[in-house]
Amino acid sequence: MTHTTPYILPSLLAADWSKVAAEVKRAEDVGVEVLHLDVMDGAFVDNISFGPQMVQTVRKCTSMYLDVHLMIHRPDHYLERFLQAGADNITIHVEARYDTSVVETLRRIRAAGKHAGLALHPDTPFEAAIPYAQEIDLLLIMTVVPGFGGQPFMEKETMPKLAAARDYRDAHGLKYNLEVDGGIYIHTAPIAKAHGANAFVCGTSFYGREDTAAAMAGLTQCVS
Ligand SMILES: O=C(CO)[C@@H](O)[C@H](O)COP(=O)(O)O
Ligand SMILES: [Fe+2]
Repeated sequence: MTHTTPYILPSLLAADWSKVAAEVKRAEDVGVEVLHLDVMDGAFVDNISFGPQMVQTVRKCTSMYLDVHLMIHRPDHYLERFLQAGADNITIHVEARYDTSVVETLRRIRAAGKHAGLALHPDTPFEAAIPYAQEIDLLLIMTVVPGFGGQPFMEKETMPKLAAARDYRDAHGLKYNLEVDGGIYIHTAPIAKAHGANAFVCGTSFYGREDTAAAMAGLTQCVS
């Protein structure tokens, strides 16, 4: 992923898990390049989704770039399993508990030849990411409280932070992608784009639609 290119990232959380392989193909068939996988541990967030085995299953079905969003405590403890499972980008939360540290975990991801992402909860200010700005390939600005799909976009709470993240990046000659996640639809994606986002996670607005070709076309057009 490059920060000057817009990407639509369907989130598998909103897919029909009774036919995961077909759902992955449904995205690939309409030109999706990057798939977003939400890992939730029931502790860092109030929901449980799936773990490395699902990432491995998806990896077997596709060569799409896999963007793995870890909403878990101790991401450093579980990191190796997600690397082995075939993730291309691994995003960790700055608010999570670590056995080691955020920076050590980001460095391990890059040392494995993968891309490293850092995520900020809506309540966490951009300043929390500054110490890691040189260590990341992607900054994920959560636009809903992490844990569930289908929630409304928190524009007022998150757009000033997204713009600050863009301005800081550009002022310092950095190149991290800016991803938004939660409540992204054709009416909210352009707002996020105007504030600096180039990667748009779309759960309900992609997998919730029967016509995913139309969904992809509409979402792509509104951020191009
Ligand atoms: O990380 C998360 C939720 O915590 C997301 O990736 C959701 O899966 C987005 O779903 P929609 O808001 O697009 O339905
Ligand atoms: Fe996510």
